[in-house]
Amino acid sequence: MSDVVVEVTGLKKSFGTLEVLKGIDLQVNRGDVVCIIGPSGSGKSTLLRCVNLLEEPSGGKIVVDGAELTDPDVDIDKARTRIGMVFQSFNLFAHLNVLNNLTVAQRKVLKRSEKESQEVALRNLERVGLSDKVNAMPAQLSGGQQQRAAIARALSMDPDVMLFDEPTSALDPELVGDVLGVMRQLADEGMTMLVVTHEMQFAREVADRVLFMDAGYVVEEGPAAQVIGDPQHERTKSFLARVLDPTNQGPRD
Ligand SMILES: Nc1ncnc2c1ncn2[C@@H]1O[C@H](COP(=O)(O)OP(=O)(O)OP(=O)(O)O)[C@@H](O)[C@H]1O
Repeated sequence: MSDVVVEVTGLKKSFGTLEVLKGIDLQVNRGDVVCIIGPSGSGKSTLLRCVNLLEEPSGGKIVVDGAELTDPDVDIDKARTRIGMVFQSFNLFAHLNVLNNLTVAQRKVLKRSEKESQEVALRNLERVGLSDKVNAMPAQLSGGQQQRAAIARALSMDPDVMLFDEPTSALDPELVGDVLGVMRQLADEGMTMLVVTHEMQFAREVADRVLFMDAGYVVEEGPAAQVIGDPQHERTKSFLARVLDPTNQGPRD
């Protein structure tokens, strides 16, 4: 039986009267990359934010690495250390250099010593190709370097799963490739990843499974070759027709 890292069942989320997630089921197995695609406003970010409990679900169940996050008795802070998250932008603490960005949570949350947290940070900066930026301030880095540092920071907490919310959507086009390259490398290393993305080529090449979301539902899911290459649902087809051009570099939805 495969080892399930993230299991979401019947997840609902409303903001006031706006029902954003209408009953989402989702499973991510250890070592798998699951990509979520779909139109703007379909609830993709809200889903990730619920999985990380940055938003409180209105209903349903979320289990990460065996801990039921939606159980009021569970130690949420502890459970959340198992989840790394990289957002669209504004990931780094602006007042801390790169090294301290990577060590602060290790020391505070994981209670690692300064020496150990620095060793872990340096290892992860090397992993994302930023060994020469240890002492830089975030403002001195390009957007792509900042995102790679944010990935290294999340990795430094030894997460069981990494959540990515459109990590390249705020970047200049020439910086996108470096960040996607790091994500491909993590996938090759066997990292479990749940990725909201508009990068269809990345999803097609890297994802083990793709979910197409629309209006708060998972409309279609399956292997990338099926959902992106041969979609069955009309809504998936019309979304893909809008975002894909013949070279797979269509406009962002
Ligand atoms: N904190 C909030 N309060 C009220 N409404 C919200 C909040 N967060 C999200 N929403 C609404 O929920 C809906 C889904 O938003 P969400 O960001 O999850 O969509 P998305 O699929 O990630 O879109 P995009 O691709 O543009 O990022 C939108 O209508 C949005 O305005």
